[in-house]
Amino acid sequence: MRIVMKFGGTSIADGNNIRYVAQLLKDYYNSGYEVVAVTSALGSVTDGLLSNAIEVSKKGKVSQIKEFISDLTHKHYSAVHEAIDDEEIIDETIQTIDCRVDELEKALIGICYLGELTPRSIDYISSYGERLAAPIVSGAIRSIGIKSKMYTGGDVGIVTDNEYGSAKPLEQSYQRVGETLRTDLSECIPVVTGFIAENKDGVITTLGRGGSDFSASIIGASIDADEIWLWKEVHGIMTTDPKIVPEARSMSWISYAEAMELSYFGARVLHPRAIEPAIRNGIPVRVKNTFEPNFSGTLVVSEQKPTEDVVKAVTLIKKVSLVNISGAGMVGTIGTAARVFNSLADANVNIIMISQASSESNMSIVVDEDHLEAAVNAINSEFDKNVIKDVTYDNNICVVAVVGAGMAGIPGVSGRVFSSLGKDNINVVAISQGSSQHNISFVVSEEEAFDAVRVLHKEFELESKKREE
Ligand SMILES: Nc1ncnc2c1ncn2[C@@H]1O[C@H](COP(=O)(O)OP(=O)(O)O)[C@@H](O)[C@H]1O
Ligand SMILES: N[C@@H](CC(=O)OP(=O)(O)O)C(=O)O
Repeated sequence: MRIVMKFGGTSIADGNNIRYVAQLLKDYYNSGYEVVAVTSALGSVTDGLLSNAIEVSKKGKVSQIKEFISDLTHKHYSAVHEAIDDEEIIDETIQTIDCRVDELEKALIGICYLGELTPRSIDYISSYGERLAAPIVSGAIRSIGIKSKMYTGGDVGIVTDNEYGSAKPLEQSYQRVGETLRTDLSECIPVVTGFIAENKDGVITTLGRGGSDFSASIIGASIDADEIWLWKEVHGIMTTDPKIVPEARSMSWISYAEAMELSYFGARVLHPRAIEPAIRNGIPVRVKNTFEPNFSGTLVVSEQKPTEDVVKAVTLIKKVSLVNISGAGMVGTIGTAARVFNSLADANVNIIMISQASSESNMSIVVDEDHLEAAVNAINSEFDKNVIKDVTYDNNICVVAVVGAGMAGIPGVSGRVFSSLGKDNINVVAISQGSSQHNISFVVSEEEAFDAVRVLHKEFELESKKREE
């Protein structure tokens, strides 16, 4: 079988995990699998790179950069010595790390002196997590006797548009990646950095947070993989976040459509766009637990099998804000909604959820919390007071969603959702349901979000129902 195997930050959190992952890859390779490994950054490195870049761009000090670089170097040196035994490979990997860290330090000092951080420089800085991790993973594989070559996303042929921070692959990527990797597959285990790619000018871009899943899916579609495996710290895609409901159950299979709805509505276990390239070639995606590799995990497939499950899962989206727009002038004024959406689009604001009462006199919109200021400014500058009187917002909210294809056409699901929340005194601030009827999403306060997830997970008996095999 030809498999793309992606390992996220928690799976390669340190050198010992990397050693374990290298052995796992060797076992599959030696049992006859053709394998391409896709790696993320070591756990929390991307967060560290982003927070430091932002800090130094705001009157940072070079001494602060030196301290960050020293800690980052130490973390990766430790990982090298924990993951790799062969002295020659250790030296070679350390040299690669020194070179990359030196480049990174220069870039951070530049940002510090300029006092400016552009979307392009954010992508450049945040790319170093994967560019430091991949040489260690590849070195660990070689150290246990298996040939391995390391590529960045750009090297391997993933070419994107110029949407820094949420770049999309151009069509030519699929052929380029296939050509680059096809010969390697029979000779070694290629290791490719997830998350990062390059635009047509060779400038580094990133596919969005959690984007290594997307990288793996692009590569899988490019080499006609039999399956794409996403290795996680959990037992696959579960009926909700197990950190919220420990009784959450792993789903043995779900459809592409349900997986996309789940990831879009907050199941952080998958990047929202990760499934698209797999759908393009009808490639199954398997979400497995790195630390329990024999557990089958969740198979994400094209067909939507009939199921008695009305609701498949409950999801939660955090770090969002609610913008409330109201005004009597909105009633009957054709095109108000279009003007709202166009003004938000022009301000590059990502709309997560929309809710409008039939009175038309108000509309609620959920946006990423980082886009709140841009959203409020865009709407205020678009409308004068005789149409929209008030634009208010609430930062302390979350979006909860119940997701499942089994909901379509089944009356009473909404009633169960909101009566169970009501019984638990959970206040619903705004509601939205897509015409697909594959999800019902609503806004609750941050304080009540976890309880809302627990109440719904219990209401639809997700933890107790035997999952269909
Ligand atoms: N429905 C869900 N099923 C499984 N995990 C979920 C779900 N919703 C949220 N999560 C969270 O997503 C995380 C994904 O696992 P993780 O190993 O961190 O992935 P990665 O390393 O690729 O980022 C889990 O830690 C879990 O808490
Ligand atoms: N390292 C990047 C890309 C990624 O996908 O990471 P992870 O696989 O740990 O979610 C991030 O933190 O967003």
